[in-house]
Amino acid sequence: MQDPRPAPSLLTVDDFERAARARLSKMAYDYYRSGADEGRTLRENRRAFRRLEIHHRVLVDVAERDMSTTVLGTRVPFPILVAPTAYQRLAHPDGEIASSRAASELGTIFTLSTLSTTSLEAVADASSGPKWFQLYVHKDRGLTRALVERAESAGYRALMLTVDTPVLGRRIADVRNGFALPEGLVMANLVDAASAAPAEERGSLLASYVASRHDASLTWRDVGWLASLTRLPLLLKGIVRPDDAVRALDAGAAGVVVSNHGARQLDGAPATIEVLPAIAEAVAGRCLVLMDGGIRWGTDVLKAIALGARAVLVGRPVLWGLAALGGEGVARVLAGLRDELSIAMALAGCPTLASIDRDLIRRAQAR
Ligand SMILES: Cc1cc2nc3c(=O)[nH]c(=O)nc-3n(C[C@H](O)[C@H](O)[C@H](O)COP(=O)(O)O)c2cc1C
Ligand SMILES: CCCCC(=O)C(=O)O
Repeated sequence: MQDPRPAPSLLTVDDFERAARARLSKMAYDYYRSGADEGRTLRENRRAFRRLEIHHRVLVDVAERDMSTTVLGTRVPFPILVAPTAYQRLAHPDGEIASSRAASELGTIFTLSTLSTTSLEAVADASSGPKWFQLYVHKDRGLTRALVERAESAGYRALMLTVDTPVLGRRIADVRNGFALPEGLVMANLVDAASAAPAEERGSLLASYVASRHDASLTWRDVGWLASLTRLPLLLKGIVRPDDAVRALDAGAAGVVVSNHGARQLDGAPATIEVLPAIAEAVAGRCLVLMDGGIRWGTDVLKAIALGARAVLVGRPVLWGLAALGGEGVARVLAGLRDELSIAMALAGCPTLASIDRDLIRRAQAR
């Protein structure tokens, strides 16, 4: 039995990472933690936040703070959403059920990965909060269409098409570890629930799965095809260029997620907080702008809001919470970031998200 009492040693996202590391197998921890190649972009996603200073305003009435916002018509109490991450039952036996329930409990949006280890229907049944579905387009367009239809009928409110993964980035530790799903875990959306997955599929490396099943020939034309399949709003995730963001808008997307996939795809891609301002400027309020990558503190959320994001998503922090304490850990990680944001807003002189303006943020002078 896990001790449900809050352990005061678990206060920050980094505390949860340490606790998660102690509980996870090396293979699982390496899979969650890794970036691609030498990890340059992985380091930059966090360093870039550290380079930004918050030039706070004083003597503003911040006795009441309102952190709520609306994303694609859904009201959320604070601007921190759950990013799609694959294979959550590798972190904890309760996996996606626990993390989606934690998000529901806090009133925020949970995004389920195509590569979840719990079926999208089971997650929809288990938690009542707002949910989005992340989509990978497979060569098998029938399968892709079926995923879209299933997500729609299970009540997911948006589709998040990931556009930065034509092939899998090379995560060196995963290659060395021969990363594979352990016996008993399956890609639950991709197997007929009634029959077991073919043995070679269950045991395959993620990289070979992507190479054989994902459609690396996907182009902007296919975005139109996808939009025609569904009445759900479409978000394109993995955008780091203003021109691509404008193209997404022209292709009918309701929004973009400024993301480098948590630095797991192209090493050398820019830190997302660096490219966010130009993207927000290019779309100029014509579509939703979200961002993810390297958010570990409430002050990081404030910086992202100041530089043009409506809300942010967090990937690894949720996995660390899940691995450390199951659903309780996810709730504590999300609530911790929310509470840090509330303090940061008070100290910066910002009673509402709308008052978090770009002028608050300056790049630290190089020393
Ligand atoms: C272990 C892991 C698995 C992921 N799986 C997916 C996925 O299935 N689909 C997807 O679009 N993004 C996936 N991502 C990327 C996240 O959605 C998100 O972009 C990234 O984690 C944000 O960076 P952060 O971890 O620094 O918060 C994954 C990230 C991690 C760390
Ligand atoms: C096709 C990749 C699935 C998982 C993933 O996105 C990741 O490990 O980063």
